[in-house]
This record gives sequence, C-alpha cells and structure tokens, in this order.
Amino acid sequence: MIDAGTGLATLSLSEMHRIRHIFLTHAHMDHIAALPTFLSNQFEQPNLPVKVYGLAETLQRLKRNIFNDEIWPDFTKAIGSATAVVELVELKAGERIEHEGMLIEPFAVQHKIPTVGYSVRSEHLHYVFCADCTESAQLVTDLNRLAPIDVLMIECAFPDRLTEVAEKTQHMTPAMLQRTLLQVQDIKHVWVTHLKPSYESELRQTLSDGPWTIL
Ligand SMILES: Nc1ncnc2c1ncn2[C@@H]1O[C@@H]2COP(=O)(O)O[C@H]2[C@H]1O
Repeated sequence: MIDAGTGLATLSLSEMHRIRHIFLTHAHMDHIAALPTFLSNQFEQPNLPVKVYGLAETLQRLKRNIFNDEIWPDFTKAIGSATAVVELVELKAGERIEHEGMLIEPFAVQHKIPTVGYSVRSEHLHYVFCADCTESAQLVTDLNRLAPIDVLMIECAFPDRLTEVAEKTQHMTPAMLQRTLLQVQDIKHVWVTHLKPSYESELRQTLSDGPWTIL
C-alpha cells in the first residue's frame, strides 16, 4: 500500500490485517492519518512486524511527533514476548528495491516537506504515483527518465485562480498539470487525484476535457 490516509481507516479489520507493507510518500497528516490506529490493530497478529517504508526525514517525523510514547506508543518496541508491531525501513530517493516481484523506485518530488513519488514496475505494468507535488523541471526530467509509463497518478489540488496558494503550498493547478504533461513522452493513462474537496466540482469542470481520468 502507498500512504496511510483516511481511506485506510475505512477497511475492515481483516482487510487491514492483510496489509504488511506501507510505502509512505511524506509525513503530512492526510497521508498518515490512519497509521496510528492501523498499527494498534496489528498487535499479536501473525507476520509481524508490518514494514513501513519512507525517507529518513519522514520516519523521523513519525517517531518524533507521533510514535513517541506520548501521543501514541512506540510500536517499534516489543512488549513481553510479542513481536514488535512495526519496523521502520529507510528508503533513499533513487534507490530501487525489489519487492514481491515488483521493482519500486522512490523519486524526490517538490513539496513543502521531503516527499517522494513511487515508480512501481511489475512484469506487465509500470505505475507511477507522483504524490503531493508542484510543477518542477525535475519532475519532467524524472517522468521522462521513468517512461514508458502505463499509468501515471498525479495530483491537481487547486484551481488556476489559486495559483499563488498552489505555489506556496507546493501543489498543482490544471495549468501546471497541463504544462508538465506536455513535456513528457510516452504515458498511456493519466489519473488525476488529490482534488481539494472545497474545489472539487470547479476542478472537475476545468479538467473535464483533458486526456486523463479524474479519480
Ligand atoms: N497557512 C495556511 N493557511 C491555510 N491553509 C494552509 C496553510 N498552509 C497549508 N495549508 C493547507 O493545508 C494543507 C496541508 O496538506 P496539503 O499539503 O495537502 O495542502 C495544504 C493546504 O491546503
């Protein structure tokens, strides 16, 4: 699974118990909100520890601010004879790892705090998730380097009239998205995501004619 936002909390307990690996893009709350309760629900489950992967900066933020034995237990420590619930696994941008038949590469994207997108290659599919990010020359370079891409999932948080807010909060607008995609070759499908709820209908209207699917 990539990220642990509020969607994770909607799964049943048995569905949660099947998730053994979570790859985090960054430590913002909407991407980790369900992680504390998800992990507390794993105690004494088989196949522990759950592995949570992320940049060193992401894992440090989690340890310092949440799993600090004050806000929530430090689940990296075992209690009694039980196995520790979680193992935090540090990733570096650009370092590929093999995982269950997939080749996973985190790549740095521009956002307010250290953030990575993920390229996930299996035998039949190359999926790229850009995470929260804004327009940048590096993103264009990385997408062209990673291409061909079967599915690109990319954000579009704010309408163009809020370009200044998008720049300050390091997100995309439809114009930024369009400029980015015009410079990238060889993407089969684009899925647009992370429409801010307050602007969702406005964004859906603006984006309705584009060469993408809006999630
Ligand atoms: N100073 C601010 N005032 C109001 N909203 C903000 C401010 N900074 C960030 N945000 C919003 O808070 C959100 C935090 O998560 P996001 O990065 O998805 O998007 C961010 C913005 O929508």
